[in-house]
Amino acid sequence: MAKKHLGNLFILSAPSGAGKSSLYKALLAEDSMVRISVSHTTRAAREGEQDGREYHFTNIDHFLDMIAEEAFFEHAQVFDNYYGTSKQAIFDMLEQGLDVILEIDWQGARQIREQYSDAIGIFILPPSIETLESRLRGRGTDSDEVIARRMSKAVDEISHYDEYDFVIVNDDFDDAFTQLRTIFTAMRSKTAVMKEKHTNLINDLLSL
Ligand SMILES: Nc1nc2c(ncn2[C@@H]2O[C@H](COP(=O)(O)OP(=O)(O)O)[C@@H](O)[C@H]2O)c(=O)[nH]1
Ligand SMILES: Nc1ncnc2c1ncn2[C@@H]1O[C@H](COP(=O)(O)OP(=O)(O)O)[C@@H](O)[C@H]1O
Repeated sequence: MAKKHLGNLFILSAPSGAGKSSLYKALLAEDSMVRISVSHTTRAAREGEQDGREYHFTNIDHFLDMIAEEAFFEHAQVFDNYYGTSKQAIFDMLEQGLDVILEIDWQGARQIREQYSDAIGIFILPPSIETLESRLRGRGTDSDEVIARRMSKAVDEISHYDEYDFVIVNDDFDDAFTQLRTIFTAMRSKTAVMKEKHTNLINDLLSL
């Protein structure tokens, strides 16, 4: 990569219903230095979702064209749909010093780590399987059949938790959010990041 990336790249994964969207939305609302990467997906929009906000909703032919053009940083099939992260927008934001969150599954997380070893992985766990199911039902967006499939996929997703740098149990929302915010704050003080951000200060101090 030619340019230096001042922002951090975060990967946020969790089984559906664990609360990752609620957590990252709370962070975006209070931290102007954080952005979410908007993925492409072939799944249908849910009520209340807007094209370009939650996802770029697209059809399978266009998605396959984007794969062929190597437009994706990573892509994966989750349930019966394709999901992918396009490259350019992310690198532009990192170069501007913004922290970028990728809300992707474990398959995508592996592809990102292979290409970008500085990516910081955070896995959100539900406090129990029963709570996970009741949160999915409470969200009211999925049929019984879809919920049953999400629950069977949940165990598969959770089995990859130890491939991540941090794990947060989302039981009490405020506690989980505090942990998430603390990780973001701490990562901004990494020596490599500070070295780039405060080059002039460090040069001044060393020239005494
Ligand atoms: N690999 C990959 N996974 C994604 C991407 N976008 C979303 N996902 C994952 O796809 C799964 C289903 O997402 P979605 O249909 O929005 O349902 P949700 O988990 O209930 O929000 C989740 O595990 C997401 O993390 C992406 O760009 N790449
Ligand atoms: N700590 C929590 N306590 C209670 N309900 C929660 C908590 N975190 C999230 N929820 C609720 O659970 C449901 C699923 O959360 P959501 O953020 O959509 O999960 P995900 O993005 O991981 O699929 C939503 O209705 C959300 O309001």
